[in-house]
Amino acid sequence: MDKRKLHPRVHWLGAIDWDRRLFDSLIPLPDGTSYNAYLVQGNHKTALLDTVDPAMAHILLAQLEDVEKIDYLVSHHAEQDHSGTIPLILERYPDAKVVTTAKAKPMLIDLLQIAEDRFVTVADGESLDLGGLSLTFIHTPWVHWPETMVTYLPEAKMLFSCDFFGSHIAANDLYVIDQGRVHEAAKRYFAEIMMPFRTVIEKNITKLAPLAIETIAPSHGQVYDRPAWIMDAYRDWVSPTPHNLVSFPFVSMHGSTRIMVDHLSASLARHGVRVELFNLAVTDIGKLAMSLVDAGTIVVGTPTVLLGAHPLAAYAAFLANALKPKARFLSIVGSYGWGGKAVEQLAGMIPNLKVEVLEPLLVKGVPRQEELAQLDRLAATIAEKHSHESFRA
Ligand SMILES: Cc1cc2nc3c(=O)[nH]c(=O)nc-3n(C[C@H](O)[C@H](O)[C@H](O)COP(=O)(O)O)c2cc1C
Repeated sequence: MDKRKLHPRVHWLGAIDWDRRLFDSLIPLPDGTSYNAYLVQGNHKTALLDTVDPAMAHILLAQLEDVEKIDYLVSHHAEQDHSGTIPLILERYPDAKVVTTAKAKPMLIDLLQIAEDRFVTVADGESLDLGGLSLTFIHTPWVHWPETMVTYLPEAKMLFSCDFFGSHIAANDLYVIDQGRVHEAAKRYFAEIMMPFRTVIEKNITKLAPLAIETIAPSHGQVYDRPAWIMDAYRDWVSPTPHNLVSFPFVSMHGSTRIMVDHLSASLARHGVRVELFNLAVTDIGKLAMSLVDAGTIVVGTPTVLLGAHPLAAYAAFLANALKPKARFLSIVGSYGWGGKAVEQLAGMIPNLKVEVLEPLLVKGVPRQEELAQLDRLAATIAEKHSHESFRA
């Protein structure tokens, strides 16, 4: 892929990774991803904003073949998918300086062994004059690590947001064409990367509010030339108000827990509560994470296995605890054969969740009529709880 023009003096550079299916050895990428870098050429100085994953360094180096001079290499985020090619760029441009936050500098030294004298650190709000164009650096901690910042180019009303507003999509279209598709990919990205830091991200969104932004150029996925909708989506995702939705991860080995899951979800639907089911034996864990962005209640369905929860249910609980979703209520349902501590074990795994635990229900073997009626009462309780709160529809 060649360089692509975003503005007379700004180009997209980078690599499109159509084949990648897993990120951080954890996150499914159904649509691949891209690593975006940007070249900003002022009258006197040239800046390269971020690099690419080192596996694709050759693509960026080829795109830079006709660029004689880079003065500044702006590093928004020390993670290697953006920073990993910095050493090769510094080698090619021996006078280039790495421009980054004081927090990122030691991280880049640790991760990439860059010499200390190659750095210029920038304070929050500081600007660099490139001649006719200027870069203003805005510190945005925890989007996605503690050292992260974004860059604003006022002359083009352009925000280079790095992971902020990013999405894992491989596409030839430079700009967002299919808003629905990008909404889904950006939500998946938010769920897995940003959700645990949603309160600080809300503050960072507020921090960006005074800027006139006509274009958002992130480091993954497509460029937003009409960015209002993605900023609105982020405001919804970070807001503390959940939706009238139950997120229901479950596992069942022989079908008893599954009967309970189907009965409870049908009952919830009759009460007007939306339910999303995730069979943990086959689900894309990213879909579960996306559901947790909105859910007012989480219900976990698990059989008892070796005296505890099924390992897949334990994994879902561990993940939910790490992602810190905004859900207000939680319950556990499932089947057992003779005894165990599945409920106590799962309940002990979610100290980060600020939830009221609604009466769990474990049944011996296949659920009977009376136990199905108990699930109906649980559905009624959830519906009532959701109607009392200021939940979104
Ligand atoms: C590998 C395995 C381990 C089990 N360990 C326990 C146990 O420790 N305690 C218990 O009460 N039941 C145990 N059971 C029985 C199941 O919990 C029981 O059959 C339950 O009804 C299965 O629910 P399901 O049909 O949703 O898979 C075990 C079953 C299997 C297959």
